[in-house]
Amino acid sequence: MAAPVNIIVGSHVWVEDPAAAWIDGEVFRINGQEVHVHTTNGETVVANMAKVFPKDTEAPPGGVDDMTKLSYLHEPGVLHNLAARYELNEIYTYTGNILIAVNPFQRLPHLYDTHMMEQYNGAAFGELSPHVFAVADVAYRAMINEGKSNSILVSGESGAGKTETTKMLMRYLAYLGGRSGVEGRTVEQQVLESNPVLETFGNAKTVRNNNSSRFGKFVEIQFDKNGRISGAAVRTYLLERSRVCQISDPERNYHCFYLLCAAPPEDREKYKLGNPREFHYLNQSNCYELDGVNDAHEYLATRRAMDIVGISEEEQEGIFRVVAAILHIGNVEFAKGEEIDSSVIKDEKSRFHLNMTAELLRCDAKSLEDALIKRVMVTPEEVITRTLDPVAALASRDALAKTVYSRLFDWLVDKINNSIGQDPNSKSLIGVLDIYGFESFKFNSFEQFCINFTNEKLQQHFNQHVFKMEQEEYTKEEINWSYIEFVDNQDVLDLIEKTFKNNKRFIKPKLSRTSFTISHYAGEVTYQADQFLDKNKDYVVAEHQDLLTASKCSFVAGLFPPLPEETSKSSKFSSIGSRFKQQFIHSGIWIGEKGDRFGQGKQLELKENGKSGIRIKDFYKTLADVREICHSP
Ligand SMILES: Nc1ncnc2c1ncn2[C@@H]1O[C@H](COP(=O)(O)OP(=O)(O)OP(=O)(O)O)[C@@H](O)[C@H]1O
Repeated sequence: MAAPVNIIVGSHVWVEDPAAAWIDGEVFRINGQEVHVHTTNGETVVANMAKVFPKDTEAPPGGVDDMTKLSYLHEPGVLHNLAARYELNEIYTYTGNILIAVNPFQRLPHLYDTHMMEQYNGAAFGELSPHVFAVADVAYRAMINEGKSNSILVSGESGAGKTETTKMLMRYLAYLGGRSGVEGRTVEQQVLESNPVLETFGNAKTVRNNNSSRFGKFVEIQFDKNGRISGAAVRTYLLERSRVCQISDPERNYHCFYLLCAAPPEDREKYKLGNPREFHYLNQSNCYELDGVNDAHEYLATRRAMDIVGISEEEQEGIFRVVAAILHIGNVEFAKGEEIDSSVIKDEKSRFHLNMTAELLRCDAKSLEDALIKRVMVTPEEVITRTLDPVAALASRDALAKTVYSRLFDWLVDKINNSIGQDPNSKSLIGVLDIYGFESFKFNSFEQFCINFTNEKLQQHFNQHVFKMEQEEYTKEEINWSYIEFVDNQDVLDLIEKTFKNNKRFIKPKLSRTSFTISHYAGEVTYQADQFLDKNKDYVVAEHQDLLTASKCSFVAGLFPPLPEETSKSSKFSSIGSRFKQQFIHSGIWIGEKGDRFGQGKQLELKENGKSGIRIKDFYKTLADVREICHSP
C-alpha cells in the first residue's frame, strides 16, 4: 500500500460532497476521528478520518496523462485528474497500460482521422498522448513480433462509449492490416459495414443510451503470416430477448420495428403496418422517435447495408416479414374459453392480427392459433391435448415472439460471418470484446445476474494476470513483495458456480422470499429471482417449433430446422445460463481456467505489459473505481 499520509491541521484534502462527489478544502480542526474542513465552495464540513483523502497540491492543473504518475491514487485523485483532462478535451488517459476513455458526447473527428492513424503507426506506447489507436497498435505489434494472438477488452457501463471505442479499434486495425488495391470489398470493409445491420436488430434506445447494444460482442480479426487481415468473425452473447415483448417508458424496442413502420408506403401496405402506436410491443412506451434520427431514412440505409453484406433481396423480404409478424402477433389477445382453463382469440381485431401473422410467416392460421392456446402431450398410451388459460396463452404468444426474434438475430450474425469469410489458416488474431459492464438497477433479474457474473470472471482474469505478472517482475528485480495483497473475488465466483451455503458474499434480505443479494466486487446487487427459472429456459416449445418448421417460406422454416428426436428431448434440459457460460469458454474469453482455448487452438492473452510504477493494492482499487465511476456518461 502507499505509505499512509498523516492528515493534520492545515492539510489539503478531499471530502465527499453530495453534489460534486468530492470537494477539496483545508483541515482546520481534528477531534479524534472527526476532521473539520473548510471547503473551496465556502462551506464547513465534518468528515470521518477514514473518508478524508490527501490532495496533491502540486499536481499539474491540466492533469497527468498516466494516472500512475499521480502522487495519490485514490478515488478523488483519479476523478479529479480525469475531469481536469476532460476540460481540455483530453478524453483518453492511461493507468499504466490500461486506457480510460471518457465519453465526449460530441464528434471529435480530428482525433480519429488518417493523420492521427499515421502518427500512432509504430509509435512506442506512451510516446504520444493516450489514445485508443495506441492500444490497438501495441496489440498488433506484439502479434507481429511475438506471433501471438491478442485480445482487447472494452468494458464500461451502458452509454460509456464501448461500441464507439470498438469501432475505432477496428478502423485502426483495418488501417494497419488492410490490403490496398485489392479488387472487390475487403474483409475489413465488410466487418465495418456489418455494424449498421447488427445495430438495427440488436440495438435500442434505453434511458442511458439512444443506441444501446443489447448484446455482447466479440469481433475476431484474423491475420496471415504477413500481418494482413485474412478473415474475421463476429460472435454475439446473450441478446436481451425480453425487450421484444416488454419495454418501459421512455425506452424503445429494437430499432428495426420502428424502421419498418416508417418504410415506404408500398412496403408498409405489404406488411399491413402503419403507425407504431398501434402495436402493443411498441406502445407500452411513449417513445417512438429518436432525436436526430429519421427512421424512414434508416430503413433505406439498412436495406443498402444488407445488400452490401450479401443479404439477398429474397432474404431481406423474409427478414422484414418476420419483423412485421412479431408486431402483429403482439396484438393478438385472448379471452376465457367455455371450458375451464381454456382461451379463445379475443375479438375480430385479434383475429385479424392472428391471420396477418400466419400470412407473414407463411404458416396455417389454425395451426398458429392452436400453437398459442393448446399444448399436446404424448404419452405411451395416448395423445392428450391440454388447453391454456388466457394468461398462459399470452405467455405462449410472447415466448413465440421472443424465440422467432432471437433466431432471426442469430441468423443475421451467421450470415454476416459467412459473407465476411473466415480464414481457417490464419496465423494469429486480435479479438475485441465489447461487453456490457457491471449492472445494478432498481430491479435486477436474470440478465443482470449473467452480465455481472461475466464481469466477475473478467475481473478475476484481470487480477490473476496483472498480479501474477507484477509479482514476477518484483521477483526478477529482487523486490520484497510480501506486502502485496489484493481483494480476490474468487469467493463470488465460488458462490455463483459452486454453492451459496455460508458464503459471506451471499445475503438473504429478511423481508423478501424471492430476492437475494450478492456482494459483488463492484458493490452489492439485489436480484429478484421470480422469473429466473423461466428466463433460463432455453428450449423452443415443441408446438412452436413444429409450426415454424412447416412454414412454406424457406427463410422462416430455415430459422427452425427440424431437431433430431434425441436432441429435441435433451434440449429441454439446456439453459440460457449454461449456454452463455459455454459461449465464453469456447471463445476463450475466460482465460485462467484450465483448458480454455481460443477458437483455433490458440491461447488468448489480454493486453497488459506490466509497466507499472505503483503498488498493487492501489492499482487494483483504482481499476475497480475507474471501471465503475469514470466510464459513467
Ligand atoms: N469517442 C467518442 N466520440 C464521440 N462520441 C462518442 C464517443 N464515445 C461515445 N460517444 C457517444 O456516446 C454514445 C454512446 O456510446 P456507445 O453506444 O458506444 O456506448 P456503449 O458503452 O456501447 O453503450 P451500451 O452498453 O448501452 O451499448 C454514442 O452513440 C456517441 O454519441
